[in-house]
This record gives sequence, C-alpha cells and structure tokens, in this order.
Amino acid sequence: MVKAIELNGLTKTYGSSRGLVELSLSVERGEVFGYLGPNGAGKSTTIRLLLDLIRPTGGSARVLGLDPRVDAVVVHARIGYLAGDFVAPGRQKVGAALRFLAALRGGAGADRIDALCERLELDQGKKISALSKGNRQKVGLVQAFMHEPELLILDEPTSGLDPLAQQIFLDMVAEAAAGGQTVFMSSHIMSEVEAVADRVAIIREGRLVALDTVAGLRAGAVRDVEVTFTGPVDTAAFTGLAGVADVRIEASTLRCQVTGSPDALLRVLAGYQVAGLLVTEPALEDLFHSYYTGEADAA
Ligand SMILES: Nc1ncnc2c1ncn2[C@@H]1O[C@H](COP(=O)(O)OP(=O)(O)OP(=O)(O)O)[C@@H](O)[C@H]1O
Repeated sequence: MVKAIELNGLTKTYGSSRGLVELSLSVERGEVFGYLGPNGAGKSTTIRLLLDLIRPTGGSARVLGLDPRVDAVVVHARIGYLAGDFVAPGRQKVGAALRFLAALRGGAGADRIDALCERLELDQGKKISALSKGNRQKVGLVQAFMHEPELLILDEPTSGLDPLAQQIFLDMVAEAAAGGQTVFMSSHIMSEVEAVADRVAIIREGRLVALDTVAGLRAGAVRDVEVTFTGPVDTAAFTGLAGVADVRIEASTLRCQVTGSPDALLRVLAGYQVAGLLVTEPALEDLFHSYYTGEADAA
C-alpha cells in the first residue's frame, strides 16, 4: 500500500544555513505520527516541503504516493493542513470564513462546520479579528478537519489551546485515526502527542535523532534502580555490567542507572537475597530533554 508520507534523504538549506539534513522516514496510512523537536529543529521546514510551499535542496518527498513538486494541487486537495502560522481573514466572521474556505474546496466539509465549531466551543458569529489566539487556532483546526481528508498535516496544532480544547483536539485526532485518516502532527512538547501518537520522530538541528513508538523510546531510556538486600553485598560484582552505570552501594542498598535491558543486573542479583526492588520509569519530558540536548546520543 502507498505510504501516507515517504521521505528519502530530504534536505533543505537556506543559503548557507541548514534547515533539514538528509531526512528519511515514512508514515503509514492510518497512523498518528508525532513529529517532535525543539524550536528551530526543522519541523516547519519539513512540513512546508511536504506541501511544496518550499522546494528541497536534495532528496525527495512523496505524499499519498505523489511528488508534491509535480502534483501540489492534487496533494493540497487531498490533505487537511494547519500551518504553524495559520492566519484567517480577520474582517470576516468565523462561520463566513470557514464557509469561504470550504467553498474553495468545492464545498467539501461545509456540512461539518457547525458540529466542529460546537465541539470546540467556537462562536461562529464572532469576527476573527476579535478572537483570542486560542480561538483563532480553533478556526485553523476546523478548516483542517472539516472535509475529513485522508491525511492531516498539522504544524503545532495545540499552540495556544487551553487544556480542555487540547483534549478535544486529541479526541478528534484519535477519531480521525479510528476512521482510517492519517495524522502527521508536529509539536515541541512530548506529553501532547504521547497519548495519541502511534510513533514519534524526534529531530534536532535538522536531523532525525530518534524514531520509535512511545513505549519503544521509554524502553531505551535510563531508569533509576534501587535494590535492598538482606545482607552485605560485594560491590565488585556490580561493576562493569552491560547497561548498568553509576553504581553506588551504601549499607545493604544498591543504587544504579540501567539503560535498555536489565538482564545483566538481574543475573547478578539472582545470586543474592533481595529484600526490595524499586525501578523508577523515566519521566517522558526528561527523556525528550536528553534527545533535545544530545545527551541521549552519547548514552
Ligand atoms: N525562510 C528561512 N530563511 C532562512 N532560514 C530559515 C528559514 N526558515 C527556517 N529557517 C531556519 O531553518 C531552521 C529550521 O527552522 P524550522 O522553522 O523548520 O524549525 P521548527 O522545528 O519548525 O521550529 P519552531 O518550533 O521554532 O517552529 C532554523 O534554524 C531556522 O532559522
């Protein structure tokens, strides 16, 4: 089956500065794909390349099997796009602006405007120029979702939304995926995509640094382990074990950090009487911080 998105060595330079460096990844149909990275990582650059709003310096992108450089009009018709800097026409009222945007798509989605606005608590009678930032973002969400596109490409979709609206948005994403739509969404906050994303890619300085499920990323992360023994233990037995670092033993308690599989540690522990075992899962934000700063690469 044709992939929703397929990138091969996609590269974009802005003059002499980098935007994106040889990015290769693919997004399956029906998948919710979280695209994460700190400010300036290259998320918007990637998304603009998918829409042919800018042209790559090298490599290729395919969207729904099409080359955006050749078939941009068809690609645009088949996707729902929320730009990171989405701007709706300020002088219009919300309802009129949304119906205008639907008319540009031959009327597709006009029949869902009322339901989506109601769901997001967006007043259609208000002028867009009088809306708060969060409510303007809701206009952007409605126009991206209303025609039930095969593929939603959303650049920082939760930007400015309050927690309630964020949750409604995440429900909309989950429902879209359940109905077979694909969602590619960027964010710089992991917790936003954690609940809905099937897979997550993390980019930093224009390069892909991680691509996995949330569970997979967690599995490879550093855990704090604390073991209490019934009697004295031999420190030497715990040094140099695969995946085990920062070993400290005080009285009958061992503390260490384990990366990846705890197998080597468990084999040694099996030779002792263990009274207690505590493994602390990494906080996701810590995990992503380590990818953002590059600490995870060195681990
Ligand atoms: N039009 C442009 N001209 C020059 N450099 C640009 C241009 N657009 C982006 N860049 C640079 O490319 C890099 C990636 O920017 P991009 O906007 O894609 O990042 P981002 O991950 O979307 O960040 P943010 O979360 O801040 O929106 C940055 O270093 C940025 O300064």
